[in-house]
Amino acid sequence: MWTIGLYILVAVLVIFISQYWRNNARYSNGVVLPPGSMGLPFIGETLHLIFPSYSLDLHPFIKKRIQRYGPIFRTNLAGRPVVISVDPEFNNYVFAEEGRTVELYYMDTFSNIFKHEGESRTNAHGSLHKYIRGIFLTHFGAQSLKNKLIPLIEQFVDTNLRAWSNQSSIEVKHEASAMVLNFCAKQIFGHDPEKSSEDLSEMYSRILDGLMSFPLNIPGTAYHRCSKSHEKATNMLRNMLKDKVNNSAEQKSGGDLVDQMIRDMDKEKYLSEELVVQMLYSALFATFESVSAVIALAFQLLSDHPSVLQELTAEQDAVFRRKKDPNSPLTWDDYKSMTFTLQVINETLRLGNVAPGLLRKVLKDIEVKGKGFTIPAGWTIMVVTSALQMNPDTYKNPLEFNPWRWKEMDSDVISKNFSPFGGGTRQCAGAEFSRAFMCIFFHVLLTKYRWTKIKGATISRNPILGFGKGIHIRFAQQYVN
Ligand code: HEM
Repeated sequence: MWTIGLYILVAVLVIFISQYWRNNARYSNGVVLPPGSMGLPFIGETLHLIFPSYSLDLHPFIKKRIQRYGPIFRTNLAGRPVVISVDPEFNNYVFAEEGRTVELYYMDTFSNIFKHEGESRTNAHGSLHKYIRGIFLTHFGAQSLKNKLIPLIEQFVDTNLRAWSNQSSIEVKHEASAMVLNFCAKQIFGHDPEKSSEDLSEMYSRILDGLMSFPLNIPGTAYHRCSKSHEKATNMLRNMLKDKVNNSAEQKSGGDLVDQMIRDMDKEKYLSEELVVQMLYSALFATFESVSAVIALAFQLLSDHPSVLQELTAEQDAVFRRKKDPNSPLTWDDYKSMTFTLQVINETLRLGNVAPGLLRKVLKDIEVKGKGFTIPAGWTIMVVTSALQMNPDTYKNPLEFNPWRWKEMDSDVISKNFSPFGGGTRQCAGAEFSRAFMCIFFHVLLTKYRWTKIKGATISRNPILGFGKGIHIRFAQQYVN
């Protein structure tokens, strides 16, 4: 009996090993591949990457492989051949190649949720990308901040902080996500959470949970809930767009981002209603997770570093005292004078590394200069810019939270070694807005409220930054005589 068992075991092993070799041969297609391992059949090395690490450092999956294979290595994630690069020169090359040999891509789980195929694909390069980028910069860029957004952000943050201070404590990451999403949704399509029957923030929260789960679409799974919320959110956006299209005939200028898109639909033929819906859906996602993660991490770091909090508070008090009228709104010049606050934000962005890998799909074989290997068409490249942000040659004691380090740093060194908002033509269109939002948030918080940490978070990376059971903070209004 045991010999039959042994035969079965050997047969399974032979199938397993031959499949493994076939996999690697299939991947290479006659070219020399970057060094690395494709891991196990089907799952590749996925489990190593999503295994949480409890440090702000670069994920051990990437760190170990850099030591073993160098700055560009191959792997298999979720059944897809992937090349991971921490090589700054090659990363810049990849950014510059957008639309030629590579294009924006988010793994299969993401691609099903963010439309990356067909006519309403949102990752297209060329005039559509230019248009989407332009309209975002018009509504969220420096000029818009100067002309109207700064006092609106100040008021919105104050309203949220007042509501938070009416509760015994709040989980800051969750509430900050809703705050930023609701503010941006208001600018994008006039969303009013008080009047809406749908909780946009809850929908995006479920979508995010599902994206980080196994893509098994059966009732009860996180992925199923994510798909349902995706459907709900896109339906809500479709209905909103239909209402606006029906009511916007007489509006010739002004309004929100969607009003402008509706006016542009006549001259920009690629702007179908479905594309606008998919674009809005992805844009809201960009606003949901990013700023809130940095704000949440800042609370954790500030509560552990009282000297930083002290200098930050002093700077915000000085900004407040410089105002001629204490009730006058903040201005662009006030925001630009918050030097130390911006250093705290840079340091939190550096350590938080909230976009740990930017993905591109290879459209044509790429021969990597001076390395003797080729990345075949169809593969995915994961550009990891954050390795530079942990380089001890540039950032002494890189794991230390030290905002003062930015005082002495040369702008040229910063531009080459700090890119939390990505690079090239796809660099974040919300970067200035995000910095301004966070500065204004800390201004309102530190000049009008007090806060106490009730319970800190267990910070993790999988490789996305995680906050375990959250950061629980009690807020209270300051009463000034
Ligand atoms: C701390 C906050 C944020 C971080 C760290 C961040 C990071 C990034 C990164 C790394 C990219 C490039 C993605 C790639 O190359 O694959 C990106 C793109 C983008 N982000 Fe952000 N983002 C933040 C906040 C925001 C906000 C608040 C908005 C909207 C108001 C926004 C809008 C966009 C848009 C529209 C793009 C696409 C740009 C293009 O394709 O030309 N981001 N962001």
